Amino acid sequence: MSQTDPLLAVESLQTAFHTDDGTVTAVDGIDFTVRRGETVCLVGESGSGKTVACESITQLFKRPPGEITGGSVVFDGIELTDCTEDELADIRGENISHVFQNPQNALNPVYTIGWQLREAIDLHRDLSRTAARAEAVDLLERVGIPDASERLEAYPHELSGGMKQRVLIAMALACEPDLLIADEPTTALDVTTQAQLLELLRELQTEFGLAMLFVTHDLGVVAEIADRVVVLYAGKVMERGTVYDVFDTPCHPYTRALLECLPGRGSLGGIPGSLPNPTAPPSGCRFHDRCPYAVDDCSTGDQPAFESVVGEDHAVSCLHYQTATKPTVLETASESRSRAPERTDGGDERD
Ligand SMILES: Nc1ncnc2c1ncn2[C@@H]1O[C@H](COP(=O)(O)OP(=O)(O)OP(=O)(O)O)[C@@H](O)[C@H]1O
Ligand code: NI
Repeated sequence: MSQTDPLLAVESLQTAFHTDDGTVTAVDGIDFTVRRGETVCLVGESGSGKTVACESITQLFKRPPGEITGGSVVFDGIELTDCTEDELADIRGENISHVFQNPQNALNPVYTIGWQLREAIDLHRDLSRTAARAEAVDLLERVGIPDASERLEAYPHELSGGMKQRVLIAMALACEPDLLIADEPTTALDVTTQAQLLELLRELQTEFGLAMLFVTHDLGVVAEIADRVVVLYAGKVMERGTVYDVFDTPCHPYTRALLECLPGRGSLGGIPGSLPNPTAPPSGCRFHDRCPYAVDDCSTGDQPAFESVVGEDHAVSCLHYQTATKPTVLETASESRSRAPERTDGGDERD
């Protein structure tokens, strides 16, 4: 393992859920890498496989019904798909931390913040009670919690959503991970708290040299924090590249449609049509029936092979990406969107 190897290399990863309605291959042969110290964002509409991709790294999903059915996940030279549950648990406790969308459910309501933080610290370090308490205070201060030592005695319900998420970030950092996997960590919070937490994550990343795999619906957030972007659709990668390349020269019509939804909305939504049935995905390009540019070839065979585009690691899976980058695609997409009924997302919990 050399320093230039990626910290995390995901190759041809396939994860399926066996349900009463059939097998859902939620992630269907995806490739991406995360290098040391960088932030990679997974983006795509709801149901595209972002969470399952994240959960597949250390196999956090329930098994069964979930199962990795193919591919490899190499973290720091270790093949995680070959690890036992105990080995994976160790990796989660020591090298790879997770932060989830909803801080309400992630803290135990019956224990104090201090107790839960000390548990997280005890998992990986052999410290005296006093030293663990000092470490807990230090972590809370680092994540910007005022009056940290008093806060140790607080119960989760006494904290706002934003403060809870800070506590969870502190717990995630307790093991000094190399990789932080954050699945929509700010989505449930109000805009101001969201901005503060993103700033915090960026600072911590520099301070701790953390690599981050970050999931979000919000391309505004991506523009702020990503080094590289992976665009997922119906369990497949459609495009990947640096944030500059993907935003400045998006090549896949799906990426372009996502970007079209950006102004003033702060979240995705509004692409006409919906994701295909996950138990019976279409052949060819999975976006073909929603793509204003699709031709017959797009609906047959396998997913189009990835083509390199000018720009570091910029690649796209589209038969017609060159022609598709003409502005007519955007015009067509926005015209048809203006005819589509308004999508109501709703349900976002506020801080
Ligand atoms: N436990 C499960 N059992 C069956 N299907 C599942 C399970 N978990 C996820 N899926 C399916 O896998 C697909 C991808 O889901 P996933 O949660 O990864 O999407 P997502 O991109 O994270 O969406 P969102 O933005 O809404 O969080 C969906 O079709 C979903 O229904
Ligand atoms: Ni998700």
